[in-house]
Amino acid sequence: MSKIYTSFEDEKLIDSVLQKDKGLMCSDKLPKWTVLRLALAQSLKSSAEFYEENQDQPEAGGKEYNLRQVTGKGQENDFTDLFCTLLSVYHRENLFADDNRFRTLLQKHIRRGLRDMRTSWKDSHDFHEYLYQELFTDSDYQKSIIMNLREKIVSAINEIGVSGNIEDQLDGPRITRFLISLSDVNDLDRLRKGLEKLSFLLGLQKQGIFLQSTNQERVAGLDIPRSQDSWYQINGNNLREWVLHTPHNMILPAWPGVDVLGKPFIFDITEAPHILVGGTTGSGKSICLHTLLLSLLLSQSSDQLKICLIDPKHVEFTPYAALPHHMYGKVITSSEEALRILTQLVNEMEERESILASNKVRDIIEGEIKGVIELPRIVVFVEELADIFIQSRAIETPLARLAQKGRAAGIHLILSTQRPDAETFSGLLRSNIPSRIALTVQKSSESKIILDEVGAERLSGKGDMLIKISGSNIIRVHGVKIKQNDIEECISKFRRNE
Ligand SMILES: Nc1ncnc2c1ncn2[C@@H]1O[C@H](COP(=O)(O)OP(=O)(O)OP(=O)(O)O)[C@@H](O)[C@H]1O
Repeated sequence: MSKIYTSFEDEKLIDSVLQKDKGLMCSDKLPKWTVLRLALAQSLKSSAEFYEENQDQPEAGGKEYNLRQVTGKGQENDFTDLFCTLLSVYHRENLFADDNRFRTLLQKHIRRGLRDMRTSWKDSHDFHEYLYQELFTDSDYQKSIIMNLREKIVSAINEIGVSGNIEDQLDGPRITRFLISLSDVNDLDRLRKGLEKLSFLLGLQKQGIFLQSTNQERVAGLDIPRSQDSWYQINGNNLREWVLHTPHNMILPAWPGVDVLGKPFIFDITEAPHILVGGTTGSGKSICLHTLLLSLLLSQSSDQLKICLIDPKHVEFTPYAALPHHMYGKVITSSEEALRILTQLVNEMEERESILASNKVRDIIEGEIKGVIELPRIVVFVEELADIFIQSRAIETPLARLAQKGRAAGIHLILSTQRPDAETFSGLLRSNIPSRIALTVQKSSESKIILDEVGAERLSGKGDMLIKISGSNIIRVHGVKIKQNDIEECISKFRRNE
């Protein structure tokens, strides 16, 4: 009989989605295949490339579903023809003529959708909101929404005592920048002071309006967040495209996303040279780390780049386990191992320092220019610093040493935390980690801890971030939404090249 197979991990996800108090939050238990249908919708919406990997057999801990349950064949709500039509269109094949091919593709889409859900949704996050974002954003309501917004803005700025006209508007992926010409120079101050009131008048809740200076006389820019159904998402395809155009002078290029007007933003991690990524739970820290990591993996060979992935959550970095880039062969998940490998890294740094000294060069870059040193760069990613510190405070010592002196030796740290407080981001680390990425935080005091400035409390969540790279101005970036497929595609390239 025709079957659809799931894995153990898929089944865990399905159970989470069907919980009463989380996921779909249905009072009556829905059949499990409801989630398979949602997974099909999720996969059909995905813009990632479709891989025809073989998952066509039972798996330990997984489950078998009858095809009839999933399609509803012969029942009151029979979706067989609908599913067959959708898949025929998606694959440009006539699947009505080949039952077996239809079942195989249905199976693959369902597994792909389940995998996407498993990696992008956590049961601490609102499932309805997650699905809404996945399935219904990017639709083309933008124009009508913006027309309404223009009228509202004019009346709102009048209410705060500013008499300005909207000169023009520039649409970005999530915000629209309204260019307001001000006749009275004091209106600029009124606007700045009135931003919170403007947000309130426009019903933006916690999301804030950002005031931007422009290069036009007497014109100020108001960056106003649009509702989520008008966002367009920046995805893995965008990242892959940008990487192809990386400027040659970049050593460790990172492409976290686009600026508010949609222009890709790039920085060189060697110039950072260490970064703290902070934000509340669900703000997009993990996806931001994946984006930074994929930016590097897509542009660096395993001879040029070594990575240390420290992941006390045991989930985020697991997919990278098979990469050839690991400095110590694997993803580190325990605090004991983390302490050991960070101490080893301090030794590596000191060995590199002696090599630099014996070659009479200041740092690895000068050594490369002079052609006397050829060493891979090492980038250390720590997922949830606060958790690691709870398990072992001793880890702070090697981290601080690496932060103090790692740059010259080509060692860089990228640390993330959802608890941006003075205890986690202490004085010594703080003063030696000059670059910061703040995703949405709860309070302005947290924004100050990460960025030394307020503002991150007014971001719109989901990968919206303020980035301060050592010595540069803060820039607002909307992050790339990396999905499991993007990670797998990147890793499979290394497998193919091995
Ligand atoms: N760049 C982005 N574009 C659109 N949505 C995003 C983006 N980044 C994150 N999201 C959404 O936000 C959700 C949470 O992201 P993520 O898991 O990275 O947050 P987090 O800060 O690591 O959360 P936690 O601290 O709970 O692990 C994602 O599942 C996704 O739906």
